[in-house]
Amino acid sequence: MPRDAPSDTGPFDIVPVDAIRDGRATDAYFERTRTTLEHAGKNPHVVAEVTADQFPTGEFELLGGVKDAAHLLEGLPIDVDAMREGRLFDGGPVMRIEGDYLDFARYETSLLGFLSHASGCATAALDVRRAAPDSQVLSFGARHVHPSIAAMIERAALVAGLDGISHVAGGEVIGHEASGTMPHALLIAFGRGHQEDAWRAFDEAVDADVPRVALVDTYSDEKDEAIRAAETLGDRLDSVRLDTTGSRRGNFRHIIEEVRWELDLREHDDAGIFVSGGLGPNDLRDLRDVVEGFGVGGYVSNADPVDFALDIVERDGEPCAKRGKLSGAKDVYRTPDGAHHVGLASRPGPTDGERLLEPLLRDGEIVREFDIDDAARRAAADVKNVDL
Ligand SMILES: O=P(O)(O)OC[C@H]1O[C@H](OP(=O)(O)OP(=O)(O)O)[C@H](O)[C@@H]1O
Repeated sequence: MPRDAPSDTGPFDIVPVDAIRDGRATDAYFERTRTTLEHAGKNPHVVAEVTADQFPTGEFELLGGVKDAAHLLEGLPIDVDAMREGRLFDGGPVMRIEGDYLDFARYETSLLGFLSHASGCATAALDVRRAAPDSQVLSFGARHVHPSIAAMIERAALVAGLDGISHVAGGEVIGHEASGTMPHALLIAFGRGHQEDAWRAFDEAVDADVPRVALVDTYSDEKDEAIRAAETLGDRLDSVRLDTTGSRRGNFRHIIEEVRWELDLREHDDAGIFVSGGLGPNDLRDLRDVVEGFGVGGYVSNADPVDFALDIVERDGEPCAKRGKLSGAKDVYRTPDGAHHVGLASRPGPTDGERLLEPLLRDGEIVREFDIDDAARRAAADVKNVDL
């Protein structure tokens, strides 16, 4: 491995891709471990598993990060089985690796990072999706996190079933076009009292397929600005967006209902209302009957990572897990009643159970496709099947 390979980090504090690929994106103690095992002439054949909870807890989480994990381990002389991206899990392994320990030891840090962070964001995004299943929900949260992980955030949002993303480069990475209309900065650029000029210029300037969503809370009251936006754009107005700042929000639901009333009164029944700004699942449940859509940011992008660990559970064919962890290679199953089961891979699982760990790599070769829409379909099906 090229230990001193030059890396293109630019001026940013970003760990370069080649350091992730070659295993330098690791904790130092794995390097000490390799030095010691090589010194001692040891390199046991092991089974290692990535697990959050050992047993089912009743709290399901949504698996993300599998594609990146697969590419991290690609080319190593190991076999890997894993659950599919977009499946719900609750206890037991989501991934099982078999190989000589030193062939993959240094990848543990990045492997856990890929799986933990993406699964945390995907799980939060699923909370949001389930809170407003029939509303349009867009991912707005990339601005809160390091730009190097924007694609991960947006992918997690889409896997959970959110309807769109905001980050342009993140979307390019995952093959999904970003959407968005106008920030307050656009209104401010035209000046206080000139909101009409901004909405009109936007309508004249942007492509016809961009929805005409007027931001209506910049300087004046939401009701007043919504009426003015409707009068300015007429039937061309698709929606108004209320991003009302917390200090002015008061009774947000009442403000929204008032805007709805005034738009309907002026025969703008077709104009939708879109809301954003610090929203989470409880807000979506409260407001979903009075708006058409939501922008949700920090609730998804700032989610805690899932607490995955990688543990060796078999060493040279013998059960060996440390205290607190379960020895032996395991499988996990989903039964028709929606329950999650953990059992030894060497023993039969539930007769009606679907085995959830499937081949991901065979002798280092990826043996699976990674499609975001397929993952989102799996998540939607699991949500129906599992008692969340
Ligand atoms: O609050 P979150 O759920 O994390 O979503 C992100 C928020 O960031 C933006 O607000 P901001 O006030 O920054 O918009 P502006 O830049 O147009 O003022 C956007 O309009 C959302 O409200």
